[in-house]
Amino acid sequence: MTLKQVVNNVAEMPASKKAVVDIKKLSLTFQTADGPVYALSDVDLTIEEGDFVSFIGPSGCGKTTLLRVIADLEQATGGEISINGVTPHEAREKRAYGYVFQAPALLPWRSIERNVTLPLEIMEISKEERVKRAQEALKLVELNGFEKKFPWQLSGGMQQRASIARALSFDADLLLMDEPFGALDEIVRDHLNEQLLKLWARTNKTVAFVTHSIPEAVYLSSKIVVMSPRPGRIIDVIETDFPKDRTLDIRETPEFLEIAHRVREGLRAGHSNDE
Ligand SMILES: Nc1ncnc2c1ncn2[C@@H]1O[C@H](COP(=O)(O)OP(=O)(O)OP(=O)(O)O)[C@@H](O)[C@H]1O
Repeated sequence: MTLKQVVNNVAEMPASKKAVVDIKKLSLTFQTADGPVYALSDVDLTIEEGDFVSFIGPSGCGKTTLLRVIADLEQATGGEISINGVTPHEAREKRAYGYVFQAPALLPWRSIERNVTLPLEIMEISKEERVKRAQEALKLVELNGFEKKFPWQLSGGMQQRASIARALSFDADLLLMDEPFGALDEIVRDHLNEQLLKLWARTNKTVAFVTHSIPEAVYLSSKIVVMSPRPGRIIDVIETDFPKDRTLDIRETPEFLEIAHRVREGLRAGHSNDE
């Protein structure tokens, strides 16, 4: 091969993206009074900068546990994990991620704005800066104008958007979302999925997202991680190629249906391994 060919080949190679989450041979066993619970086993995964990664698998397979390990809320019992090249603990101290829980978990006695600014207060950020950041985060989830309302004055979908704004308020590049739309009806969920995609396209954040819904996983993700029943193992990683500004219509395309089929087959195969 000539030097020119080598140079051309290198030029055609996609620029390698930064690994935000790097997991090698990770396992986690909970010790309980009833004996060990093997929650995760032999998990290998890289989440790259700008990825939208969904985790899908049967109930109890360890999706939340994996997200909590990334967030330093649980400790792995085996293997390695790094977040932006440092330990989850160091990443947590650097506030490298925002975390959105299954339920909005807003404090009922605080206004929406003051719920969003809560982590910033804990970080001892000035009031002026807190309000500015809350405004920006609420705008990103299209809740500007609702700053002075209280959680009970908002619908379930709006409350969940407020909790996303709270996770966005300290502008971490990594967003960890644990089934944030699971409790919402399908129409609201579709709408929030569209908004979340827009937000992802606009901010280029890296997202790790837990879901039970195959269409939600396929619609949102650049990478779908299919997990087996407990102990959670990765049985398939599917990369999708949809543009970032995709609309809900893509759910009717053959490509979408093919990926959804592959996810379903993976979930089925995982179940039969367990029998
Ligand atoms: N602190 C804990 N102590 C003991 N067992 C635990 C603990 N946390 C989770 N588990 C167990 O670990 C397994 C994985 O739980 P996890 O919540 O991660 O699953 P999941 O895939 O997120 O489930 P779901 O889809 O129902 O939310 C479950 O069997 C759960 O009961």
